[in-house]
Amino acid sequence: MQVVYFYFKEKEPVDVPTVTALLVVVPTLSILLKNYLNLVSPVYGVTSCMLSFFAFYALLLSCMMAYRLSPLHPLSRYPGPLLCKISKLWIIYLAYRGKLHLYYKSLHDAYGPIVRIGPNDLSINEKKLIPFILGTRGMPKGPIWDARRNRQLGKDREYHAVIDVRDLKVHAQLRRRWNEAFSSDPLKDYQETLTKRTQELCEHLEGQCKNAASGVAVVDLAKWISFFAFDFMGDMAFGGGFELMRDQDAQGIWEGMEKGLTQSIIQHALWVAVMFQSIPFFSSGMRKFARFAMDQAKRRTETPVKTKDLFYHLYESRGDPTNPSSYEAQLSEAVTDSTLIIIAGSDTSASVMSSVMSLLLRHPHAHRRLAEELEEAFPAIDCDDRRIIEVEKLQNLHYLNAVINEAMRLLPPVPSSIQRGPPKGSGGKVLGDDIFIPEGTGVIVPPYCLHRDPRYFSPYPDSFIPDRWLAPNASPASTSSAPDLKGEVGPQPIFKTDREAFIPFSYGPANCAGKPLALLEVRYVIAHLVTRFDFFQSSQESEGSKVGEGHGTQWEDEMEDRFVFTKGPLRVGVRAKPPTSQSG
Ligand code: HEM
Repeated sequence: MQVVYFYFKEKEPVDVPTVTALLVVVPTLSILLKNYLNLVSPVYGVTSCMLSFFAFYALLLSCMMAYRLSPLHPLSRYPGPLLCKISKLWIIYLAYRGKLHLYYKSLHDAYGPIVRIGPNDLSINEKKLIPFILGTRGMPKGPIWDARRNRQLGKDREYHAVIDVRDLKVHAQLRRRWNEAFSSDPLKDYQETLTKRTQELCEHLEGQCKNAASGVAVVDLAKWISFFAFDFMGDMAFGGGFELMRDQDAQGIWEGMEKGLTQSIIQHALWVAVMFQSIPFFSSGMRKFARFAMDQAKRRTETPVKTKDLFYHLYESRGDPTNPSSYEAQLSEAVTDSTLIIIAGSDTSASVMSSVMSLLLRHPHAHRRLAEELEEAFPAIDCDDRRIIEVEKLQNLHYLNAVINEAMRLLPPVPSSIQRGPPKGSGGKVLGDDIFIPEGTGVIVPPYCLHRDPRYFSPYPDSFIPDRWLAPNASPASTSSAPDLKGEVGPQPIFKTDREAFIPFSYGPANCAGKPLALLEVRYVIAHLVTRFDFFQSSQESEGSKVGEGHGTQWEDEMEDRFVFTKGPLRVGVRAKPPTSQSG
């Protein structure tokens, strides 16, 4: 037993043959040998075998727990709940419930900025430590990526995606071309596709309104926005391939991917990932999505498209255009990265856009103010009498950006899974002056907790107040006659808005590679939705909502932390606004 225990403690094996050998073969052999020597009767033999097995596992688990709770454990000085210290199973259970973000927040409220959330895991909710964890002086990606990598595309994958590579040098190499693919010139190339798909989204919604007797259709806006985001990312990654807005996920691709997210519990323990991977039932959704991605990437490598998409900027612009076989050579990378584009780029952006719309619905004053800002900024109309939304102007619209920031503050699309850990063989890492992180530790920096911490965002850290982004930090000048929380005109509280603690796109060299595209997309789509439609709260959404509150609503209650936030439906009444010239 001691040998098995020390082997587990030192090597942490996860492959099925070794684990089976240690947990089944070793005890079986030793028990058989013991019973052979003591054989009295078959009944005695079976009972004795069972008792011996029980004793073996009980002793093994007791040794593990005793060590994890003892002062000898390298994380013993950090506070945290007992259940977290002894096993990962508690966190895995909470991850299964989808409410880890709320749990981590409650832990930080109770224990302070550094909490032990697993036998070898810490959660750090401290702004001044962010550069030491995520910055250029920080650490590489943490252990969750060993588990997530296994799950994404199957064991046969040879090539690491930029998001899951744990070696800093390899990451920097891979990241270079992503940074180039999202620089200002390529970004202009993506605008044509964005315009086309946004127009399509608006036309689908207008179609729904036309079909409704009163002109007001009740739609699940979150679903339409998700379908839009997938279609758009499909265009970026594969030059087309998804037509979810048109076909409503007839092939079950979106559903497969969403199921994959639900299985995100696997990221909390590599052994769980390995176990799930070997059970086809659990991994079928993600496999279906991976197969689809593979087919699309193959098609895309064989048929270069006219529009310069993300695939072009990541691959084709680097290969020899006269030699199609150079694309072939990159197929493995292309499949991996294309899948990553869909996974990283669709649910995240869709989550922000849907949250913005949900929050605007509950805050009519903010909605009105945003509509006014947009109408003033875009007076020109096109031949269809629609406002022309100029992309270049969007980033300078203060209220629009304040609304988007505030939605990402309250509901960051990646609420808790930003993780780093000391590199293998480094012996550990010291954060700041005296916080030692031993090798083998995973450290998360949870945006959901930072963003709602009153040390960084106050007053009312849980409330939706776009104005907090407009006022200079805690300056008396921010006391103005701007509308207050209830939409009344009155003196504004003095806000503390600490941008260094605002990390919806993470921070440092492995922050979100797609941030420029994501912001462009979110601003553009929100501007269209707000200027072209009137939205009404459905009775479901209004339940439980309070003026000025950003939480406790159905929308928020249904969000689940599955690495990215997954969303419930957003049922709204929608009416197409009359063409601009008729609206007076
Ligand atoms: C509002 C939308 C989005 C948000 C809030 C968001 C947020 C994030 C976050 C928090 C990470 C994890 C970084 C870390 O571990 O430190 C990430 C990584 C990444 N995201 Fe995004 N993302 C968004 C949209 C996109 C889009 C549209 C793309 C385009 C394909 C994209 C591509 C990536 C990539 C490639 C990575 C991996 C970067 C690396 O490891 O170097 N994201 N994103």
